Amino acid sequence: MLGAAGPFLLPHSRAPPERAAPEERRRKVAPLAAVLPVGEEEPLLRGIFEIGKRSCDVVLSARRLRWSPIVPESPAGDSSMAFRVKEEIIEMKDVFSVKLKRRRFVGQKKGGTLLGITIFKCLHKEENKLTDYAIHLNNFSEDHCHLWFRHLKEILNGFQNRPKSLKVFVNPSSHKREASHIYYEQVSPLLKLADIKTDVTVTEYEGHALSVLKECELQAFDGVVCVGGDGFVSEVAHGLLLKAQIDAGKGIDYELTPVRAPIPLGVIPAGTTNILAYTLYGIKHAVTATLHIVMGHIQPVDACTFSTPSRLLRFGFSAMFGFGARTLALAEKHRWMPSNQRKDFAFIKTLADLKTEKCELSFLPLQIPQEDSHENDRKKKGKNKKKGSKDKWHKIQGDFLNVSIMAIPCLCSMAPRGLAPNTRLNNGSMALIVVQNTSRTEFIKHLKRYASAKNQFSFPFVETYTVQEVKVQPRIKSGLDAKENMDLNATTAEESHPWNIDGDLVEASEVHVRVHPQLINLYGVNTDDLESSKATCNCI
Ligand SMILES: Nc1ncnc2c1ncn2[C@@H]1O[C@H](COP(=O)(O)OP(=O)(O)OP(=O)(O)O)[C@@H](O)[C@H]1O
Repeated sequence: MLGAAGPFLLPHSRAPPERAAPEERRRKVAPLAAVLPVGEEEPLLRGIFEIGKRSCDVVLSARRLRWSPIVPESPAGDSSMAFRVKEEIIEMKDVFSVKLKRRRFVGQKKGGTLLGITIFKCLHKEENKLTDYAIHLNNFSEDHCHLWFRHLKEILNGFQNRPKSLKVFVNPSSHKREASHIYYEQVSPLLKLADIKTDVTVTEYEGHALSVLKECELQAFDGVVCVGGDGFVSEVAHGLLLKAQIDAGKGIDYELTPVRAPIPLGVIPAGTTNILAYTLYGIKHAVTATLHIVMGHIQPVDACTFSTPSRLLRFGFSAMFGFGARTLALAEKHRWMPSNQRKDFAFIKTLADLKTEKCELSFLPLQIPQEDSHENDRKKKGKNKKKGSKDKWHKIQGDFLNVSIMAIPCLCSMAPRGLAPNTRLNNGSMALIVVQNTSRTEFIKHLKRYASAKNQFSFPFVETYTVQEVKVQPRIKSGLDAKENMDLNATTAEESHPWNIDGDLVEASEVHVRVHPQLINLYGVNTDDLESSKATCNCI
């Protein structure tokens, strides 16, 4: 084996020795100048390891680990072989852990014969999937391995975005109650491998995560992670942002100008719809989500405040009023049903009893150039739309089947391009999507388009706007005089309506939604950088 082959530290900018060491004279090792292309950064270490049963010449620099097999010198002195062997390269930014590899007996916890070093890298697989991959660098020498281990660790410690300590929330009641299993079987082993400390709360009731977060010392952690579905992510995101306001001494009122969340939020999908996980990772895959967290891939994301005229209701990313909210309310009433069955039942029943909501929508448009926007607001001349000047509030009154207000694209398996493909994760705007009254058949056609490549908004009864603020005031009757309207508002103000805020059911009447650009960092990547999902809809 290679136990005797010691490493050597390469002093900066020193030329490779003209005459190789005795052992190297017997082997054909590509000279350093050949290993490093012109302009390549300085090597930190160079040594010999056995990799994949071949002796390899290994070079470590701050950004890369590269190796090529050592080819024995041919008796005929043919040197061409040395240049035919393939060099392998690992980018250090893809490495998330390094361990000393030892042979141990069953039950042995410490000690054991040193076999070498194992390097764990994050591998990009098909369809946005990430997986972990181990590379074994074998060498029996303790000194050799410890030196390499120290250098590799030092490089990994230099990646500032990577968390060292996480506060984890697991909702054991999500979807088919698999969140705890997902966490302990798939997520926790990877966090341990990456030497990330965790403080885990398995929630016992709805609102448990929120109350823990309110009392939590966020400075003790580098990030918060939640394992569950969209409703749970929403609770944790709200808790994290609420705690940030409390810590900053902000009053939690209607006019709140919120401060940013101090640490990022990671989402491990274990729910039924998992919109945030699809939007951030392009896939529902716990290992992919964990590796984004471990690698410290950070994505600033816009968030909204949802308020009544007197108080802040919550922080969130998206909301639905009308069909989307009534479907959720019905599903929540049937919590005893299995989750998929409950959601299908609620969807079909709400569709069968299709109703409009009479309300007034006021919104403040955002004037930004939208190259690929599907907007049709400027083209349309709605009967009941009063247009103001460019930066004034606009108003629409009428009977609406559904109103969606979304600060993020909201990708999911039923809508691979997103429920709101015309917004971005952090462009400082929200998509307001208004579905006016229409026949059930036309409404179903519109819903079916979410699953296809066709534009779901190209119907005469659908209007979309790019906005920064929206006020939704339910039940404003047209044709009433000002006094009658005031009386009606007074009675309906107390009457609450279901709202679907990030998959969580909230009861409210008048709601004011404001977008706050890049208010929170989430672990993940920008949807625009992901491969498009191939998921299709099977619900209609
Ligand atoms: N231990 C618990 N028991 C009951 N409810 C809980 C518990 N912990 C959290 N919750 C609440 O359960 C609600 C739903 O959770 P979650 O979103 O994880 O599951 P889901 O509804 O199956 O998934 P999805 O929202 O993707 O459809 C959340 O509002 C959360 O606050």
